[in-house]
Amino acid sequence: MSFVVETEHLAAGYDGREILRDVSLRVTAGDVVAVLGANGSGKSTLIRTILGLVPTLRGGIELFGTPQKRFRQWERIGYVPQRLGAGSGVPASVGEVVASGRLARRGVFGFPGRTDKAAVREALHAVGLLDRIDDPVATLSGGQQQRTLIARALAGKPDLLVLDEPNAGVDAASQEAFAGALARFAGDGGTILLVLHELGPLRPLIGRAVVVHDGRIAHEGTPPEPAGHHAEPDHEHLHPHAEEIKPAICEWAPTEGTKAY
Ligand SMILES: Nc1ncnc2c1ncn2[C@@H]1O[C@H](COP(=O)(O)OP(=O)(O)OP(=O)(O)O)[C@@H](O)[C@H]1O
Repeated sequence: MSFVVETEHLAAGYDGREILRDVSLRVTAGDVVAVLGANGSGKSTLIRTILGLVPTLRGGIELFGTPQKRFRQWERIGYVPQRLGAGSGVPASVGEVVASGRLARRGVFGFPGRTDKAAVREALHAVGLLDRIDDPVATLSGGQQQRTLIARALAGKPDLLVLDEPNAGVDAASQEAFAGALARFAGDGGTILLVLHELGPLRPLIGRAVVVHDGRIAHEGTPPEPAGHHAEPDHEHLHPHAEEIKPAICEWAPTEGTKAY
């Protein structure tokens, strides 16, 4: 069986400084996987290494069953990095930014056709920004700009969406709109790998969470319960055998600094 993403004993870092030490992760088609962990634990490094943006020191990565070094179907992957950088100074309209997500599909020398335009409108509709299609990106709020980037990734009709903290600093309305767009993408069979600080409105969508700690996956399983659940004084009595059954799968106590709650 091939996976959408598979890493085997992956190690990666910057300038000889190892950040990821030993990460083995498998993402199956249709999975929605959240990467959690403390600040600086290496969450972004993990997804950026998977995408070939950070060099691998050891171990292997496969994308859609092909070793990453030989993988060429990048149009199958939509990537939303952590920040647009509102002050980029690029006077592009919302529609233009989203249309740039079609480049890999139509080829750099191809001109946008009806399919491209339809894909752009569909993606903007999905994130609730179709009415802003002609507005300069700079006039949008941070949350709306983030939604524009998500529309850009969706417009490319990817099979896999990779998102780095898409909700960071994003207003509640944008978070809800974004959760709806992701739910539709997942409902259509799309695969999602995303870094999150808080599960928030995305919680019902997340099928599996992996917690990165000290360059390794410390915990993996269904998403942790919302805040308060583990804090209940009689929690141990409610689940007396949870630790013995599957310590790292069903439940875990949050590690210090884990901001999944
Ligand atoms: N381009 C880079 N060059 C050098 N070091 C980097 C680079 N990017 C990240 N690092 C370092 O790698 C470590 C892990 O960073 P990373 O961004 O992967 O963590 P993270 O878990 O995503 O953190 P956060 O939650 O703060 O976004 C940090 O110590 C960071 O300073």
